[in-house]
Order: sequence, then C-alpha cells, then structure tokens
Amino acid sequence: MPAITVDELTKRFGQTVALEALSFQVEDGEVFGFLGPNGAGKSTTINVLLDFVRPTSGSANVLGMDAQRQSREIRRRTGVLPEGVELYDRLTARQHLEFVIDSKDAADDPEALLERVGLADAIDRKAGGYSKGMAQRLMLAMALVGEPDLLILDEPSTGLDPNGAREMREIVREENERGATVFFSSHIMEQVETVCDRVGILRDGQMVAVDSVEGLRSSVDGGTTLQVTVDRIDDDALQAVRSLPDVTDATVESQAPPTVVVTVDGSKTAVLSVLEDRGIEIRDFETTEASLDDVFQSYTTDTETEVHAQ
Ligand SMILES: Nc1ncnc2c1ncn2[C@@H]1O[C@H](COP(=O)(O)OP(=O)(O)OP(=O)(O)O)[C@@H](O)[C@H]1O
Repeated sequence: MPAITVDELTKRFGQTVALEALSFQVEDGEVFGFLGPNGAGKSTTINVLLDFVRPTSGSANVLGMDAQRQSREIRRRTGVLPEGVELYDRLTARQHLEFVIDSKDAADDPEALLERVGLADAIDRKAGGYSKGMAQRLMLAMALVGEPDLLILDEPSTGLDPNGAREMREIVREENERGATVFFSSHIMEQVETVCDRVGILRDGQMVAVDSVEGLRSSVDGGTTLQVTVDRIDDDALQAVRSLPDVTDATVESQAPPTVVVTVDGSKTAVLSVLEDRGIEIRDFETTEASLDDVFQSYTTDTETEVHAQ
C-alpha cells in the first residue's frame, strides 16, 4: 500500500489555481523529494494531506486513510515539520516537546530528541531567543516524537547552515532506516540528491516529472558533456562524431591544443573510438554531468520565462 496517494487534486484560491488535477504516489518506505519553485503548490499539497486545507476537487489518501475524513488518526501517525509556523516565545524547547509528547500519547525523552537535532544545550531556554536554525531544529525534534510512520517536512532546511542541512539529511536517512516514509519539499535540487529515492517536480500545480535523480538527469537534453583534448582535429572527424546516434552536438572550443566538446547521452567510448579510428591522438578527456540546477531549470522554466527568471 502506498504511503501517500494524491488523486486528481485541484485547489483554487479565488482566481488562483494552486493545484490542477495533481496525481502522484509515494511508496511505503521511500524518501520522496517534492520539488518546485516558489508558488508551485508544495505547501498547498502538504496542507491538503494534513487537512489544513480542503481541496476544491479530487482526493488524498495518507497511510491508507482518507485525508479529510481520518485526519486525526493521520496526524497521530505522522510527524510534521510545517513551513512558517511560529514557536511559542515563552515556552522552552522541553515544554514544546512535552506538549507534543502528551498530545501524541508518546513516551519520548525530550533530552534525547534534542540531542539528536543538536539542540540539547538549549533545552531549558525560551524559544523566543532562538535563531532561525535553532527554531528549525526544535521543530524537527517535534516532528520526530512518537516514531511516526510518515514524516512530512516542508522545506526542512530553511534557516539551516550547511552543517545543519547535512545533519537534517542524516536524520532523514536514520528515520528512513527505522522504517519511516519521508516526504519532504524543497526548492533546492541539491538538497534532495543524496537522500531521495525519487523526486517529483511540481510546476504550476502539476507534476511535470517523477523519477530518481539519476533518471531526471539523463532525461534532460545534454545530460553529459564530454571534453576531449586531441593533437589535431578536422571537419571529417568532427562530422563523424556528430553522426553518432547518442551525440546531439560537437564543437571545437579551443585550438591550442584543440578541445572537442561533445554533448552525449549514451556511450562516451564511441566518441573516443571514432576519433582514434581516424588516427587522432587523445591527450585527455573529461566528462561533466548536467548540474542539478540544469535539471531543475529545464523542468521549471520556459524559454520565454527564462529571461524573467534570470
Ligand atoms: N491561503 C491562500 N490564499 C490564497 N492563495 C493562496 C493561499 N495559499 C496558497 N496560495 C497560492 O497558491 C499558489 C501555491 O502556493 P504554495 O504556497 O502551495 O506554493 P509553494 O510551492 O509551497 O511555494 P513556496 O516554495 O514559496 O513555499 C500560490 O500562487 C499562492 O499564492
């Protein structure tokens, strides 16, 4: 049974269409990265899953339960790190956690939870004085209460420095190893690369791609660039490279020594063989994968909108 099933979900806020017949599934036990630019509809989707927002049409099912009719039971078995929710300034981290532990009938030790998120030192300090990163760590600890079956994390790395973001990924991995399904949103592709089994890219309320990071990379035109430094190059050899089935482009970029830049989606050795067959000496070669930014951009910007997005 999938952990999350979203079926033809549409949500309008007045004239704004936040979600448009959105459908996708998150399998039980997977780490799913929910990606999209600002305003794509990520938070709206999460809010529907937790019944904070009612859909205009369509349905969502979480842990085998209907998101609207069984929201109480869903929330009991789910750990949530919401976006933009404020802590209570006058309560300490311990008090925040005790509140969640009580409401979930859990038996966690607040100190152990704060130890995990790197906030044990601040256990008895009031949250009003916390930095953004500290607040985010406390909210993550609150999401971990009661060993939830599903973790829903909305932009979990907000406010965290690179170390904090790495620790966050580590916790996601640990929770997944314990057996939890993790669904988290981000608008930064790099953050999902190392932890996600699959990534869904949302754009204007619709899913435009769902795949592994590797799959997404290879689906983007010009997945890999091969730079070959040779002793010499001629038009005949260049044409032979261009006519290989996996090659989409080949150009000579520098002359001393000549460097051939080849955009290739399949076998790189075929490129090298074609050159060698013509008696050309290969002095060096290097491959560059499409950056994750390229992948994200190719799914979330049009040629027309690219200009505005710069
Ligand atoms: N309560 C609301 N009232 C009116 N419009 C809303 C409301 N909530 C969201 N929207 C609109 O719905 C669209 C999707 O917003 P949403 O917050 O779900 O996007 P997001 O992908 O989470 O963006 P971000 O990365 O900026 O958090 C946006 O156009 C937003 O302005």
